[in-house]
Amino acid sequence: MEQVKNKKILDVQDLKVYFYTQRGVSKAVDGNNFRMYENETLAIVGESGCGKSVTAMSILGLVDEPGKIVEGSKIMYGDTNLATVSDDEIRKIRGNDISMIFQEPMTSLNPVFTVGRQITENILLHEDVSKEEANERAVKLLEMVGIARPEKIVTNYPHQLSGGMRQRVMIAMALACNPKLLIADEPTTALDVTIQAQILKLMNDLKEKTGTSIMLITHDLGVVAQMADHVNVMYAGKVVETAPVFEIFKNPKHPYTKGLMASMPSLSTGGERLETIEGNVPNPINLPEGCYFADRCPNCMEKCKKAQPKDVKVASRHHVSCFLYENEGGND
Ligand SMILES: Nc1ncnc2c1ncn2[C@@H]1O[C@H](COP(=O)(O)OP(=O)(O)OP(=O)(O)O)[C@@H](O)[C@H]1O
Repeated sequence: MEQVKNKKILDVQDLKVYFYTQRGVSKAVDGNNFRMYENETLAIVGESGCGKSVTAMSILGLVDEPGKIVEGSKIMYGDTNLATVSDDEIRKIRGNDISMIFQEPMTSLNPVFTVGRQITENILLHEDVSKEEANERAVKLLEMVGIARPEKIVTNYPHQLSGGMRQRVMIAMALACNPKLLIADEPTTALDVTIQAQILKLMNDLKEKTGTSIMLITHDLGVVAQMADHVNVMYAGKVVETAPVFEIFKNPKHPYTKGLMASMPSLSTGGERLETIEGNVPNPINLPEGCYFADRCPNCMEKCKKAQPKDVKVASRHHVSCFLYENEGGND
């Protein structure tokens, strides 16, 4: 089935983010390529330490010392390369065009200001509207994210709210300026299952209503199945497979993707023993010469240990970097 393409909103080309540590150069993200489209949710999956969060932080201009976006990296948002814009410019884009929700709401909520003040300040920072109008918008936003008695809640401080309410407030804040792109890094991991379902539904509804693109970073393939249109599988700083969500589940290609599928608890049926991928993600300071997955791969061949596989197109919008497929498809 051919997916209808929406308008492209982000085009990431050869993104490299390195951390220059005392122990050496840690290649946290090392040559990422992907695109995002309007009204689509892109899930980024992969084991811990594969560079998912660093990818997100680089889009928001939040990579701090000793980290650096390496020269030549492109994060094209329209005609703007977010990898090279000034701090002033990225500040205008962040919270306005592109905003982020984190796993832990207290990372982005300020404990000493009321919820209302935090939302209105974000609006006033980016838009030329009166305080009254910003206040009205704050109440409406809280209502939109499913908070009852929003007029009361705007006067509350974050600590007076439950975890689920704080998460909703953070989403309201992130949506205050109608972002074109919402980045959600494990947004529901810390919440109980019922609240998690509500928050995910909320994000889905908002995408349908406003056309916002969502980048969803998650460990949970159940969440991926429910939310994503497209999936990037990351391994050791690279996207090793990218495909529409139904392709990833029905027709995974990369041995790593297959391994993830077999090891994710949310896909298992009660009590069955899960397979795990033996071994560990390689140290990003000391990456091997060949395919980074070679020493854990059940299909490893001689050449996998000597060279890096190239990206191969195996179907529409389905690409994989693995020597098993080097004679298939094209590489556009
Ligand atoms: N400040 C830092 N200094 C040095 N290395 C860092 C720093 N921040 C991240 N890294 C390294 O970058 C790599 C990628 O980390 P990242 O947080 O993006 O992984 P992740 O896939 O999001 O993992 P998780 O699922 O656990 O959040 C890791 O090897 C990590 O050690």
